[in-house]
Amino acid sequence: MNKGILITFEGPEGAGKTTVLQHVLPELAKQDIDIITTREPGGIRIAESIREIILAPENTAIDGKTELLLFAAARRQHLNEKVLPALADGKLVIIDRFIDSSVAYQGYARDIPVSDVEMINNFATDGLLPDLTLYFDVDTAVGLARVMTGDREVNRLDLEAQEMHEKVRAGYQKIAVLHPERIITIDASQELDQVIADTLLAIKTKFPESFDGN
Ligand SMILES: Nc1ncnc2c1ncn2[C@@H]1O[C@H](COP(=O)(O)OP(=O)(O)OP(=O)(O)O)[C@@H](O)[C@H]1O
Ligand SMILES: Cc1cn([C@H]2C[C@H](O)[C@@H](COP(=O)(O)O)O2)c(=O)[nH]c1=O
Repeated sequence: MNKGILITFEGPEGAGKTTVLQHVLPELAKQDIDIITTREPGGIRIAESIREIILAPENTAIDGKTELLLFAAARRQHLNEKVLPALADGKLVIIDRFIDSSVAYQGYARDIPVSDVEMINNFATDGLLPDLTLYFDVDTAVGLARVMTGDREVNRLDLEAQEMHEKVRAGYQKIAVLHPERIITIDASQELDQVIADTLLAIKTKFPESFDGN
């Protein structure tokens, strides 16, 4: 039985998820609540190893279904080893990417039927859904330009055609419309300070009992 809170950050390449997460963390930590942050694929040794295989630029032979299964395998192990124990301890867990990444990238962008992506993920997660998902929406050209000029390594998926990135964004926008009870869209094209402020407001508004408005 989960007592904690699960929040996921989602969005196309360069939307600012990782940067915003680093900035909101100290603010959230001012409250009397234990927080852990983690990422997918990765977050634990085994899943980080799977990440290396999936994202290595030379691994162009990986097909869409293999990619889907590798992300799902990393997800299950990460949940079992890290996320579920933290939730059981009553912690707030924030994951940089989760199931909606698979639906947007492997489903809408790679053209694997979304129902298949959902079925594989349901199997991998035993149906676990986030309490809140923040979708960071940004024009794909803006996001990719940020990635290319930033200091993080460029991976195999960054190098996909612009058309695929457009499908990813359109996919996320559909997912957000389909799940308004869970997903809040943040305009990630704004100045970073405004994106951070919107993110904090969304979290504090959704969980007023955990954040007393400070
Ligand atoms: N609102 C913003 N305005 C301008 N630059 C930004 C903004 N948000 C993030 N950046 C910059 O964009 C780059 C990419 O940000 P970040 O790595 O946080 O994105 P991301 O969503 O985690 O990307 P990915 O999922 O592709 O790894 C970084 O150099 C970061 O400083
Ligand atoms: C979880 C997950 C991720 N992806 C993609 C999205 C990105 O291109 C990379 C992860 O890189 P990041 O710098 O950590 O954002 O993997 C995916 O296609 N499907 C997934 O389920």
